[in-house]
Amino acid sequence: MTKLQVAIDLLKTADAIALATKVAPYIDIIELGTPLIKSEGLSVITAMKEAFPDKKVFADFKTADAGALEAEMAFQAGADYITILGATGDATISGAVEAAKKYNRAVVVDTIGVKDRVKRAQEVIKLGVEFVELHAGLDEQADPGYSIQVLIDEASRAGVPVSIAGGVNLKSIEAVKKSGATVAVAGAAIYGAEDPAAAAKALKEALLAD
Ligand SMILES: O=C(CO)[C@H](O)[C@H](O)COP(=O)(O)O
Repeated sequence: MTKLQVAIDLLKTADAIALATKVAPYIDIIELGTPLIKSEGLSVITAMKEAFPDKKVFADFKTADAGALEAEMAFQAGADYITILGATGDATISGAVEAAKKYNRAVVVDTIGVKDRVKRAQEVIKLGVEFVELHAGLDEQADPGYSIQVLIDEASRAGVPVSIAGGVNLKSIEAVKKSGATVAVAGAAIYGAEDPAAAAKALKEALLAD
């Protein structure tokens, strides 16, 4: 079953926890967005894990160097997952994977900015990462003509565990599920909704439907 991950691209810990409180019943993974971590520091990770010990907390570091060190920082703060950029070298990813083994946590590779996302996903999965995020970031999504269908097609042919991030919403969730993605990541479709709990519930129900 495809899991649901909420990407919290807010800037304050209190706002992030308030949102997570509303949507937690429908969510498997709580992602702390890169701007949130830059704004609040590692303390937001600790606060979220303490508030939701039964949820997986995903620290979207988008690390480009010093993978082992940054992974240790994230895991010590309470993160279950850290993202490392797929565009970086294998040594950075492997360093983070070694740290993940030590803490019994996991590494996700984010393919933002990678030209051939499927090829890189197939390469980095061999390094021991848990899954690979097929990701069109907020700037790429703003390009005229952007369609999440590109990511959905890539997920269908990747042959390795992937998540899809970049415009997941109620319109696309069915196709995301059918692509075989391990995780569907929804940010604006939840935190930007008038009723985030209803939005998360609808996405979860779509993933659970036959
Ligand atoms: O990591 C991110 C940006 O770098 C976003 O959280 C991710 O792209 C989800 O975005 P959306 O709001 O389109 O669901």
